[in-house]
Amino acid sequence: MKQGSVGIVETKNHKINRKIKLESGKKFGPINISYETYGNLNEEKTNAILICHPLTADAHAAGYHPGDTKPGWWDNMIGPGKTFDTEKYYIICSNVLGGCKGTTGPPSTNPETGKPYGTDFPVVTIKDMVKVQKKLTENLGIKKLLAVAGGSLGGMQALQWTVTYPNKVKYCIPIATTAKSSPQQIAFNEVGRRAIMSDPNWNNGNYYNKKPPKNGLALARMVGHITYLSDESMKKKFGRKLRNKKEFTYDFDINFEVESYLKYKGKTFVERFDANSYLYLTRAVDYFDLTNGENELTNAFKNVKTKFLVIAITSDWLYPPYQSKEIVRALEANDIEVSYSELRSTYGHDAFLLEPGQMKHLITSFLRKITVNDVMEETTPIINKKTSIKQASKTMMKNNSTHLPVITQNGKIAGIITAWDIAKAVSEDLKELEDVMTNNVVTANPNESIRSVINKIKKHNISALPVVDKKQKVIGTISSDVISQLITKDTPTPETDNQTNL
Ligand SMILES: CC(=O)SCCNC(=O)CCNC(=O)[C@H](O)C(C)(C)COP(=O)(O)OP(=O)(O)OC[C@H]1O[C@@H](n2cnc3c(N)ncnc32)[C@H](O)[C@@H]1OP(=O)(O)O
Ligand SMILES: N[C@@H](CCO)C(=O)O
Repeated sequence: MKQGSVGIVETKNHKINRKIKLESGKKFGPINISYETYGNLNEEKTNAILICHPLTADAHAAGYHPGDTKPGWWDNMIGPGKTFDTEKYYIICSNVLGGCKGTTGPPSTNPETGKPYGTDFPVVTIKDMVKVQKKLTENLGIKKLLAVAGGSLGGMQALQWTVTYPNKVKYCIPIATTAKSSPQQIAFNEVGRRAIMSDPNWNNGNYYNKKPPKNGLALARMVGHITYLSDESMKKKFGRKLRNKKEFTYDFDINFEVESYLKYKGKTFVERFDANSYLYLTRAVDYFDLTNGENELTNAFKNVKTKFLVIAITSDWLYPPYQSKEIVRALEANDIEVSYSELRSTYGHDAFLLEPGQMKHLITSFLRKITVNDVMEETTPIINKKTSIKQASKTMMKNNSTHLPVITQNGKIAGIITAWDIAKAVSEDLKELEDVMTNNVVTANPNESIRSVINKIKKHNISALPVVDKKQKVIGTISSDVISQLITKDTPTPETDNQTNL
């Protein structure tokens, strides 16, 4: 299938007016959440995927803002026919709490003072960020996310979702991340923060409407950016090439290409990021520890019900594959379904932004495992065989439904009644449900593949199927609308699996 762009997009806002309790114990609010969405939410609201962004990205993950020449930060992954296929899924991405791209953070105006919060902004954690995202998904009417995915800080948020809200996420894709920040990761963050705080313009965080600490922030990014690359990629990209000169200048001006590159990365970064936000977000990363200081990761996942694809990057020395493998082992120790894949790349940590081909292969193979259970409507109205036609029509109207599964006294599936059957009963003056309902009802089972259900729908020319468990009890319904959205022409029938367990 041809890959396309989501086109022109807009950043939207949702406001939480009440204060929320932060992990630190402080209460904080109001909070604005900036977010973007791509694709369409199906009627059952079962196809939503939340994308959590890495450290310095934002809600603008895909498409273009009017007048922009560059698309959102994960545009190579989100769009029609892409990994996160907007023809199938409803994609949400929001800026994190503490960020500087629309969601409330240190540069936002404190309503109590009318001035930017600066360092009056409370220290927030990844759990707090996820709490805020949960409020956004609730506001969008989503009871359960089909998936949550993200790299680096985004991966931490994805993991946190499954721990804090075990019943709210079906699939989780943490990429190039860890369940607990290591001393090395904290150390690099601290160097960045010290660079910012040593800049006299930082002024204890009170620099808004004054000169911002550009030098400190640029230095922080330069250090950070080195950790996102790899020895090999730097060798390939720059070697020992000199910048616009044939020989050393024997001073401390820029001699090497790599110096020039880092300087450029620092300079462009300060144009798009806030120094205080950098302090707060790196602090949230430092504090991230799903074990809550207990060291035993297995316990952290004991209530988790999500299925996982954990992706590590072979050349990532900042979040090395061993940290992903720790997550996998802890999940397996809890009998949680998990696949582990390594993305083979020399790019280093940032490879999750730079290898869309491999990412697509890994993630679409995983998402292809979606079954009826993942996307069915769980709150299906059901009627008893003895219900009158009038009552059945009332239930249909009340639930805005065109199909109602009919059950026996002992709760087993007995048939199905459609709006058409009701019309027939009225025109022929039939009073009993049993006179018009279909008895030989075609059903789906919760573990059935989407491909299998589409075949049934086509074969029987029907638009919705009751989903029944092993005891023939109705546990939901699945409609052709949901299914047709999840199946595209490119979806191969056999389900290949390139992912391994450790
Ligand atoms: C908003 C967000 O995007 S945040 C989420 C991810 N983004 C980031 O991490 C930061 C922003 N993005 C980047 O740094 C990069 O795009 C990456 C790391 C994601 C991808 O890297 P690449 O595609 O390999 O780009 P690369 O790191 O080579 O950077 C290219 C830029 O460096 C410049 N550059 C390359 N070599 C040199 C050099 N020797 N001296 C000066 N500048 C140089 C290029 O001119 C180019 O400039 P441009 O961005 O203005 O066009
Ligand atoms: N380079 C990316 C990933 C960092 O983990 C960012 O700046 O957000």
